[in-house]
Amino acid sequence: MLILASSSATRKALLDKAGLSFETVQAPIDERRIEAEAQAVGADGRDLALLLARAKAEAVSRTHPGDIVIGADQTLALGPELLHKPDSREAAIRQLDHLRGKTHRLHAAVTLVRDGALLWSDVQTAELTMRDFSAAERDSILDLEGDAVLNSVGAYRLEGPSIRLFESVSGDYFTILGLPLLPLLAALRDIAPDLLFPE
Ligand SMILES: Nc1nc2c(ncn2[C@H]2C[C@H](O)[C@@H](COP(=O)(O)OP(=O)(O)OP(=O)(O)O)O2)c(=O)[nH]1
Repeated sequence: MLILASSSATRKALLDKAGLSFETVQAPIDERRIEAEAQAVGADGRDLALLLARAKAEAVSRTHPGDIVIGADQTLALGPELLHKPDSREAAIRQLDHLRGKTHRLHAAVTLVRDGALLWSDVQTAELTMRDFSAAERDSILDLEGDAVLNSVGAYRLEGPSIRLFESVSGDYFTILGLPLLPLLAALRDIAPDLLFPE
């Protein structure tokens, strides 16, 4: 069985649309504690995404012997600063105003773990530049997006009306949504083709 160790509806949708059959299991880890420990020893956004993706997959692997577990994590870096998912519309407003007119990076990591052993990992980075949008534009986009942006690290959804807030985007679409899908599919074809093309 293929397990996605993520509560992300976006990641689940991407694998569903790719036609994969899998179960989703939320990883019982304390992301903020792992983040604090990693940053204390100088980890950057890219390192942290990989660390968290691996921790999620390893944690779920412990309770699913023999299964291949996909771990994933995405960090948003504005220079050295790491931003996180907003927990309210007010936090989303602050987040978007913080990103306005600047370029930030999204680091999306993905891992495959079986019986606690790391089989494969990858980290992809995208670079996104936001327009110097007005507060009125920002609020009308948030009205259109609704609570969906609360599940997104950048308080936006590239595939939604939020696209109107961007000046330029450089990087893989799936990486931006939070799951480097093409490298993952290549790894699954290599490691467990039967899970992709069940007989
Ligand atoms: N639909 C959509 N989601 C996005 C976009 N950018 C980022 N995200 C989502 C993907 C992930 O669900 C979330 C990144 O946060 P995390 O990597 O911590 O995952 P999350 O907390 O959602 O679930 P998990 O920790 O894996 O259980 O942001 C976007 O442009 N569109």
